Amino acid sequence: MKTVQVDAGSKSYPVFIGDNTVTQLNGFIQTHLPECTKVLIITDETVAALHLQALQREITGFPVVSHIVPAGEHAKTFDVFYSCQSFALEEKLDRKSLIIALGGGAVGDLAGFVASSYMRGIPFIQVPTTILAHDSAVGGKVAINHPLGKNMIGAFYQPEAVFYETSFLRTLPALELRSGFGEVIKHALISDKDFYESLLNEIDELEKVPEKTWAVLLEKGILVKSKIVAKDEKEANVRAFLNFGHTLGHAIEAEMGYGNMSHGEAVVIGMLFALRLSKKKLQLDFSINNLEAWLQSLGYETKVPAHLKVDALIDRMKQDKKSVSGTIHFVLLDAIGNPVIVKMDEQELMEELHIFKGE
Ligand SMILES: NC(=O)c1ccc[n+]([C@@H]2O[C@H](COP(=O)([O-])OP(=O)(O)OC[C@H]3O[C@@H](n4cnc5c(N)ncnc54)[C@H](O)[C@@H]3O)[C@@H](O)[C@H]2O)c1
Ligand SMILES: O=C(O)C(=O)C[C@@H](O)[C@H](O)[C@H](O)COP(=O)(O)O
Ligand SMILES: [Zn+2]
Repeated sequence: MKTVQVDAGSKSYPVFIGDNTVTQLNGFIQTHLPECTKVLIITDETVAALHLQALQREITGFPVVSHIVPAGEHAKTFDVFYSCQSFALEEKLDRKSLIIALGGGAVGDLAGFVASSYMRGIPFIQVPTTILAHDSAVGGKVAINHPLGKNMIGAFYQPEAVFYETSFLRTLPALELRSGFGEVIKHALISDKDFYESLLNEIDELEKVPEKTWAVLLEKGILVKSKIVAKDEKEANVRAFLNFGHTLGHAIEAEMGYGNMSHGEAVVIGMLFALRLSKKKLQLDFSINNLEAWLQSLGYETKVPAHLKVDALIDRMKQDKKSVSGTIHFVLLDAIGNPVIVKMDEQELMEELHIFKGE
């Protein structure tokens, strides 16, 4: 088992990665939350069928209840948030109770936001079950979506710990490997040319990546993220680098209808566009063609879906959380591993997006 310690400003906590990490969960609660009155596991219907029993078996000595929400982005809604709060109240959770998020990023974002706001904040623990969640379970961004934008209603709220039980990843379908690997590529591109090149040279089929390799990649991604979060927990400056690919990525997700394109796949398209802008505006020395060919060989879409309109995407990007008074800010790279924030002119962005779409 590997451990990464995350030192976010408001809290320092461990991320345990490996097989059988959940066997340590009960002991962790006994040691760190000894007065815990009740444990509420929030999970989704797919993960519940696969892994809920295994988790429940591990928690002994504390009353445990579970609340099962719809899978995917359907979990990150006001209605589901409300259903979680109602369940917590009906089950009489108090300030000494604990919420456990068992699932991918959608469940983690939802359950974390529930924990952050229930009685103004109770402890929570992340038990991530997707590759993508190496990103979402760490760093404390928790949120639900609004029809007008992704993750618009949320908080910065750190977990007590993250138990990354890698045996839970065995049931992931190919689409979810692809989505999660998108954020691994992001962590490589914003941090380290060698990390990026090792991915490009060594990963040629996601379903054949051995479990041990996944554990190494998850740890590497978490290290990249945790170093940035340690410097800037609440995105006053460098944390925005973690948003590489997300300005367009989130706009695509919203325009497609949440859940109709996976987060990681939308971010991959967003990164290709950001790399294109980086070459134009910052003379980035990088072969987008090599990256695009590799991504296609792994099964990624590399173009903005044709039916999405440039005007609508620009409007979405103007509402991005990095925008200031409607001015769009992009994370670009002036070298691989060296992100910078650049204010973008709307007209230029429109022209570039038309070209990127092949229009
Ligand atoms: N908070 C953050 O910093 C952060 C970072 C990145 C992404 N996100 C958010 O995370 C979400 C995407 O994360 P995700 O892709 O993990 O989301 P997800 O929770 O929607 O999981 C994806 C799908 O995989 C299924 N699944 C999960 N674990 C499984 C398993 N072990 N076996 C089989 N199926 C499984 C789920 O039921 C779901 O259908 C997005 O909402 C995104 O905005 C947040
Ligand atoms: O942790 C961060 O900071 C990130 O930006 C990580 C992103 O991968 C993640 O998708 C995050 O939820 C996006 O945040 P948002 O503030 O743009 O909604
Ligand atoms: Zn993301």
